Amino acid sequence: MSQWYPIMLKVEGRKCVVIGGGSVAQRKTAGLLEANAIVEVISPRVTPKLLEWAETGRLRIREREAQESDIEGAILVFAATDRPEINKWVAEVAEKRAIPVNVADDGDEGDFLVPAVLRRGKLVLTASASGAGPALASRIVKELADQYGPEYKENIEALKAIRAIVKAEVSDLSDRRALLQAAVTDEALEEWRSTDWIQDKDRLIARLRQRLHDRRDT
Ligand SMILES: C[C@@]1(CC(=O)O)C2=NC(=C\c3[nH]c(c(CCC(=O)O)c3CC(=O)O)Cc3[nH]c(c(CC(=O)O)c3CCC(=O)O)/C=C3\N/C(=C\2)[C@@H](CCC(=O)O)[C@]3(C)CC(=O)O)/[C@H]1CCC(=O)O
Ligand SMILES: NC(=O)c1ccc[n+]([C@@H]2O[C@H](COP(=O)([O-])OP(=O)(O)OC[C@H]3O[C@@H](n4cnc5c(N)ncnc54)[C@H](O)[C@@H]3O)[C@@H](O)[C@H]2O)c1
Repeated sequence: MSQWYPIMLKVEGRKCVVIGGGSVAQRKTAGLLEANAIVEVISPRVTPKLLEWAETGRLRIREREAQESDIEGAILVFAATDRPEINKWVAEVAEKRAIPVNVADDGDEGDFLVPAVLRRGKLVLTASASGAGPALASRIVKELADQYGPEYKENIEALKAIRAIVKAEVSDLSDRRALLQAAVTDEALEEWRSTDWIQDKDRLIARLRQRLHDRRDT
């Protein structure tokens, strides 16, 4: 089994091609749409959900078998048919064009895997078992969903604003790092949600210094 390198990829506004139109293709498509990719699905049969997304203009479907030219201009290709020989052929034509490909029936034959994902706004938690057990990856993100609830969407927004202020106001890097670490404790995140510190830069920095000081004392 391969060693995989995790990244966060920008697919927004870029063409991604999904070959196949069953439940696996639908799941990969859903993930791509969440990241605002331009999705093209190529498949003689598609699920009702994929059809609905096409009808509401969220993606384009070509209702026929895949052809080599379908992947032209794509930044990612997904081989998600129920025919191993077709998936293998898709992987070959993508590799010939140096387009990264995901292979649904044999992960190791492709260039990337899709991990299990939990989104809380800008916070993206993923788990991967490198193909050894997708059900485990799925179980782990479900467990993380309890630990990192919907409030994290707001936490991240507040944190983004706070970090921008700290970066602008605090020039010493180690000081900045210490303050930003003090800003992400559970208690601090709760506080940013309930109090509007962002309006007053000086008060915010003073509050962070106090948090840092309190932590060093304990
Ligand atoms: C995480 C998730 C993301 C997604 O698909 O969006 C995902 N599979 C999910 C679920 C799932 N898939 C399967 C089961 C049934 C139980 C089982 O077989 O174990 C379940 C569990 C379920 O349904 O509960 C069957 C299966 N999957 C693959 C094969 C072929 C093979 O073994 O290579 C077969 C056998 C097919 C057959 O028997 O013919 C391959 C892959 N599946 C991957 C991802 C990649 C590795 C992930 C990683 O470890 O990083 C990889 C390698 C390639 C890829 O697809 O990228 C999504 C969970 C979403 C969520 O719930 O959050
Ligand atoms: N990676 C995963 O997460 C995962 C999970 C379960 C199963 N699988 C594997 O993925 C495969 C697909 O699973 P599914 O449940 O979506 O199957 P499915 O039978 O629901 O769908 C297969 C789709 O492939 C299309 N297709 C067939 N030949 C084609 C061609 N030449 N060009 C384009 N499209 C074509 C069919 O029209 C159909 O829409 C399974 O056979 C299994 O091996 C992978």
